[in-house]
Amino acid sequence: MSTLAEVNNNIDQQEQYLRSLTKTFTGIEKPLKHFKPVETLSELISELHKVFDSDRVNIEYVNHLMLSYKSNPAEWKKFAKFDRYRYTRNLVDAGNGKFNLMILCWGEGHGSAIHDHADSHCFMKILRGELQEVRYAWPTNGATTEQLPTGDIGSNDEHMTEYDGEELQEISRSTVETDSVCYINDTLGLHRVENPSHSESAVSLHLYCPPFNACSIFNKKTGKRTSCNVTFWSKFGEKRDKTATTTASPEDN
Ligand SMILES: N[C@@H](CS(=O)O)C(=O)O
Ligand SMILES: [Fe+2]
Repeated sequence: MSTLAEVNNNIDQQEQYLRSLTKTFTGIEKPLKHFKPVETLSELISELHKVFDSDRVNIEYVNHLMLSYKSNPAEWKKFAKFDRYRYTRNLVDAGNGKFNLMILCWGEGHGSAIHDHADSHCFMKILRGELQEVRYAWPTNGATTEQLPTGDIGSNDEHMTEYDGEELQEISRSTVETDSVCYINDTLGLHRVENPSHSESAVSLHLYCPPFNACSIFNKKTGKRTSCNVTFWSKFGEKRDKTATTTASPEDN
């Protein structure tokens, strides 16, 4: 049996190692040939748990696992809960505190604000439909940070006061199709994601490691940075109990 101090020390070591990998890892495009593909969502989850049991996580293998899973709606539909107004974040697995696996549901035209990923790895796999990802370079000037009154990554327009900075530079724009995986971390830039369709919804599976519950959003015109909490619309297939929370979030509006 490990002591609590040993467990915490292991988490710290893994976290440090994972964060160091965000400086160099850029993602892989295809599953790795010498590794088995995963057949089901449960297999993906149990394989992820095995990988994250080690201090030295093989991040390429994590990418392989996300790529090799073939979307099967019967396996994920219980987590896919939509809201009329904004995209939702639905927790699938909390990864023993080492990663978060979640399903995001995007109604027609729903999108995120321009944001970073809190020094974590972000893998986004499309399970249904397609999403557009627009990437931006970090603002060149030191932007100020303030806490948003409501935790909300869905939109930032109403919170922006005057700020004298430069417009964010777009560095790429791509459409991510069903079963493809898009990878980003803070070294690679900022992004915003949108379901461009006016008739179809979209669903994506996101893996974040280490997990985070706050990130920053950025104003496109000025580069102004604002910190923002991120919350879950549902956890483990159950809609969050609204009476049990005091934190404001996208769905409260
Ligand atoms: N990173 C965003 C989703 S996306 O727009 O990449 C989130 O976790 O809510
Ligand atoms: Fe993102």
